[in-house]
Amino acid sequence: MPKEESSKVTRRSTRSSASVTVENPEPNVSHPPTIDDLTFGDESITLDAVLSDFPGRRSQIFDFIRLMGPLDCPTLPIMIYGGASTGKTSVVLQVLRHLNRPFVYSSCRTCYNPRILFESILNQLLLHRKCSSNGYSSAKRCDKPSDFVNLLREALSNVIKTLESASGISRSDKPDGKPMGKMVYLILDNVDLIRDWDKGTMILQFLFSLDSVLKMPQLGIVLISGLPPDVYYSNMGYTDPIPLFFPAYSEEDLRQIFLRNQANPKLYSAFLDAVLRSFCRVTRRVEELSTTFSSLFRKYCEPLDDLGISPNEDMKRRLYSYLKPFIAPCLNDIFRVSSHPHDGETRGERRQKVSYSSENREELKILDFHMSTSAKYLLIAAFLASRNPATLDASMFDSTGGMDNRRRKRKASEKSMEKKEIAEQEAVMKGPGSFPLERLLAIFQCIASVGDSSFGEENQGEEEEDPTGYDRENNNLMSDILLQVSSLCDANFLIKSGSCPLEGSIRYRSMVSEDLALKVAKSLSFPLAKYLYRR
Ligand SMILES: Nc1ncnc2c1ncn2[C@@H]1O[C@H](COP(=O)(O)OP(=O)(O)OP(=O)(O)O)[C@@H](O)[C@H]1O
Repeated sequence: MPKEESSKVTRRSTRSSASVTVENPEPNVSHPPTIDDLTFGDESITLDAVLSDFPGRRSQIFDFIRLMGPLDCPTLPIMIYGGASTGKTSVVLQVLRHLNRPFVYSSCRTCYNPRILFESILNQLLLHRKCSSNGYSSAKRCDKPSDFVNLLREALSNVIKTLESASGISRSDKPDGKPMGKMVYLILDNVDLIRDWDKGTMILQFLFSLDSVLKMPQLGIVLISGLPPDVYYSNMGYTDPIPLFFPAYSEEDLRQIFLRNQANPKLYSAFLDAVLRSFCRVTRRVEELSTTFSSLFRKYCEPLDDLGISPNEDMKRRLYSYLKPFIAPCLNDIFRVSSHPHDGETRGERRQKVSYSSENREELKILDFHMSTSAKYLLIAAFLASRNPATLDASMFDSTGGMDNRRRKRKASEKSMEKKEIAEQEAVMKGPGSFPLERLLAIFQCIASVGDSSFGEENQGEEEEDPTGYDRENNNLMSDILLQVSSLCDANFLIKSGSCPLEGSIRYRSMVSEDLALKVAKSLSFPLAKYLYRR
């Protein structure tokens, strides 16, 4: 492989290398970077390859390609969001590689203050690499947003000019290469971490308004976030980015992810049968599982002479008995890693982890030991408010708090298939919805009134005439309900989603998974599944 190509591979093949492109310690001075270095160059990848590289991300890949639009088509800013290790970064980079679009990538994890972030973006656009000959300095010194806007505009204009002149020339060295187009994309990863920076709110507002401030349609902006878009919602008059949600993987998705590229899929599948379910209960983060599974799989194979075998049932049992003693310690390790933040992590990362690793035992432990019955109902009410369309509340809950199944069914059957598909797509793009406090309270009152005797359990035996204890507790509940809501926010089961410009009131969003909500409902003997609107 020629030197220039090999430097491109290191440069673009991983997120971290992409983020430190220009920080490469000793770049090859005889091959100064060119405009081609803003793409993956010749390492194009087909759509089929992207799809098969990322099981469980088919619809997100198609949605992202659609949002990026055809070559040279201006796009509104996009926000990709979802929990840790849901493939946000990898999918974005691989789609850009597939489309052969020029981009600069900076992560707010490695670029941990405004100056480093601004300079990293500018260095990439100015095709500048830090090295010993330039004293490892950046192309421009810049820590103020106002300076950044000016420098960015200038750097972008030059890149775009070069792209425009390059697009007219048919380059004989790349007969089959896809055209790069005349646009450049700015990918900002881990933007949620900016919330913890000094003056973070101001920097976030600045970045969110960058598109409207610059007014350069040749720049596409993609923000990647571990938190949903409306936690940033600030009512400042800029256009909100188009959200694209990356949900947590299901067990089946994880099976497909880990089965990829296995030399002996039958053997590995037997291994996954033995471990996947237990580990999924602790974490669904691909990175964590991948490290543990590779060491466990080595153990699993130890008794085998031939790694090419298709194990029969008897062999599977024997391999499982051999592996069994190693599973529990690994589960404990992964549980410890999942529930305790790593050293040096910022508050933002911890918050994200608590919010999303909802299968995590720590969270269940908190629930089991510290959650009052009323808080559990509130958690379920929030979950329903985030998952069900508000327009269906009236048909979901009748005047006694119950649900009229017939009415719901008829409504669903009246919908045209097309409308249903659009609604489904929208729901996937948006992820859990946000809701005002009033709606949360209304649902809470309805479901609490149909719950079984669980409300009585906190004051058992005090007033015998009311078997459910609901009426008695209702007044107390309502009086401290705001306190409960704020406790759920502190525990990150609920997230404040900023205020709605029309209503002016704060909105909330439930961050618990369906599995967790079902477990909480089960502990109250509350029939949650009956209240969930299924599209
Ligand atoms: N669907 C998938 N198929 C194969 N590998 C995946 C998939 N999803 C994630 N991974 C792998 O998991 C790792 C983490 O993915 P990635 O960094 O893209 O996630 P992320 O959502 O950006 O995480 P974070 O929010 O922590 O930055 C990568 O090695 C990636 O290749």
